[in-house]
Amino acid sequence: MRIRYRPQDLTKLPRSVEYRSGIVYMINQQLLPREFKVEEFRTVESVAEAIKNMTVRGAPAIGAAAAFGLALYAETSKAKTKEEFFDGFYKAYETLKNTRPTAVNLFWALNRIKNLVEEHREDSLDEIRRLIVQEAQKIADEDVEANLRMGHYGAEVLPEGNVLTHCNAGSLATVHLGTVGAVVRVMHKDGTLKLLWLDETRPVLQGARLSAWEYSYDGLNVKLIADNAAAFVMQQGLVDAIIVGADRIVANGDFANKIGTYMLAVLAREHGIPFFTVAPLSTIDMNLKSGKEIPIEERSPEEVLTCGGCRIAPDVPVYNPAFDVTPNKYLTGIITDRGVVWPPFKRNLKKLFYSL
Ligand SMILES: CSC[C@@H](O)[C@@H](O)C(=O)COP(=O)(O)O
Repeated sequence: MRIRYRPQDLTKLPRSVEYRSGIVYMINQQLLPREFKVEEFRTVESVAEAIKNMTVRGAPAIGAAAAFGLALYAETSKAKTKEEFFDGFYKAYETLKNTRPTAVNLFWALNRIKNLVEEHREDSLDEIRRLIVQEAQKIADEDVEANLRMGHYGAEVLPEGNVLTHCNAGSLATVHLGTVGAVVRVMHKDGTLKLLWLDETRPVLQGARLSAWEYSYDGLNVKLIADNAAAFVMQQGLVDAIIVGADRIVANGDFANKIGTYMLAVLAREHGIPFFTVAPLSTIDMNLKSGKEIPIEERSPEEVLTCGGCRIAPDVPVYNPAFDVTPNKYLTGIITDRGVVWPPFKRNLKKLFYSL
């Protein structure tokens, strides 16, 4: 695979999560598409709250936001002794960890910094602060690089034509470019993407609010559908491939992604449509053997009982899982930043990890 485009060739959007001198900057994804606003976060608690309430969302974006939360702690902590600093560091780590349970990128990013800090326990406090900030920036920069690579790998294997996606795995869901976002942007540049179908993705409407906004902003040819129109569109022969992001891919290739993904995978099989997921290695959790072990977040009933702030249902009991698990048998391939993994996934994911 040869990298043919730079990030600035593929999107006009800025990074969705950034950090400078004790301040985390994030695009407020709750306000889109009505308002585009970059907000400042100056405390660990406010970063954690932004992850919880989905001001920032998408697996790699929340990983980077959490890493920057630790950088913010490192640069603003008033601790005079190492002991005090470490106490505060572990508190910050726990606060950021207890936000959303499904996307493994969050834990991956936090543990990467925690492990580094523990390796450097004997260094000076100033050096430890510097290392934390540097590592958080590295996590963010590596995410952009990984997306660029996945974009090029994905464009090599997706067929020319109409592509359908679910939720938002675009630039907003990552530091920049997106996972799905990078693939469809490279295809758009190459002229192989004819039309991008977007599921609206109830109940939080990431497809309607965020994907429709960011892809049309970059000039891609998009068409929005209600979630329950997907089967009919496939039956009409209007979808050549489906590509979705992932919040956690486990050792056998089962993966968790936005609720509704599993439904699309089953439909893809029925209609003979190739079905891909795309994610960086930071989304792959080799510690879990099967998708049954993935913790699935349940969110507030309010998300289902309302739409755009309006009450749309009477006060009845609600079940609101934020993610579902797609069994590996429905997957055509897993596009990673190290290449495309084909079945059998258990063997080939293991090979990919051990070859690193
Ligand atoms: C590149 S983002 C991949 C996934 O995180 C994405 O598809 C998704 O399910 C996002 O869920 P969300 O609940 O909006 O954080």
